[in-house]
Amino acid sequence: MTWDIPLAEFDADSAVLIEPEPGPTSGAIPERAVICFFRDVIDEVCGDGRAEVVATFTWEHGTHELFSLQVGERRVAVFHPGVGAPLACGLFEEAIATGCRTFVACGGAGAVVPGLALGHVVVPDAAVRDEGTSYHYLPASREVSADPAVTAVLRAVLDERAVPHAVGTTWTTDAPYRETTAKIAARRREGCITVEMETAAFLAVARHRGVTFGQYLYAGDDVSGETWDHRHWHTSSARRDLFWLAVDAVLRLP
Ligand SMILES: O=P(O)(O)O[C@H]1O[C@H](CO)[C@@H](O)[C@H]1O
Ligand SMILES: O=c1cc[nH]c(=O)[nH]1
Repeated sequence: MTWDIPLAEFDADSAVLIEPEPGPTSGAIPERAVICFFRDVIDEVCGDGRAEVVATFTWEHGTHELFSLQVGERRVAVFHPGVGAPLACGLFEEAIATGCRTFVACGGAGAVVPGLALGHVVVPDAAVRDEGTSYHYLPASREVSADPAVTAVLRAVLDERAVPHAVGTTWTTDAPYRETTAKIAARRREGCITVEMETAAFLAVARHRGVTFGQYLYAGDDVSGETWDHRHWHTSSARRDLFWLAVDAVLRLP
């Protein structure tokens, strides 16, 4: 079956009118960046002058600071990508335009399979493209895969610290309030272990721009059962741990 839908009209050839521009900068831009979905962790680690603001990205809802965080002898950029693939990728594009080249994202996800305890770490090695943004960066396909070399580094960081983790496909959706029981079951059958809203699009942008990208997720809420189990996932201490794992990994990537 072929559907005549606009998202299938990938255009690799003609020019774009709007190129992402660097945000106004006020210091050296670290080449390595952590994209952190946890505002509470960013505030704790970078807030009140604990990290330098070196660029600012402005969208209609407000600003996103690009922090430069001192980690030992090195510096890592940190920014919050908002929520949802369009905004997250708009900010990803601007961070690339500003000078960052190597990225590790850390975020939460719903557990699609039973047995993923709250806080369990997941390394997505592929994502089902059930969102729209990735179709503007790569020709239509069902999945996009992560770079295996990047996934290997992310796993090595976890292995060295004896952090139990799962590796697998994540389902990237645009519509968390349309995760129906039938769709959840179908995605589980096709191999998805988590659901979130940005990974497929991040992978597509990274491939299009030729930058290095990997992601850590933690199992948050549980959508594997008959009813939704919230599990108070936004308060999990896994978030802070995941951030520091992402810092470690981004500094390890070649
Ligand atoms: O906890 P984060 O990483 O924001 O992840 C998930 O939660 C948000 C939706 O509630 C989306 O961003 C989705 O990817
Ligand atoms: O997109 C998301 C994120 C977390 N949990 C879900 O069920 N969906």
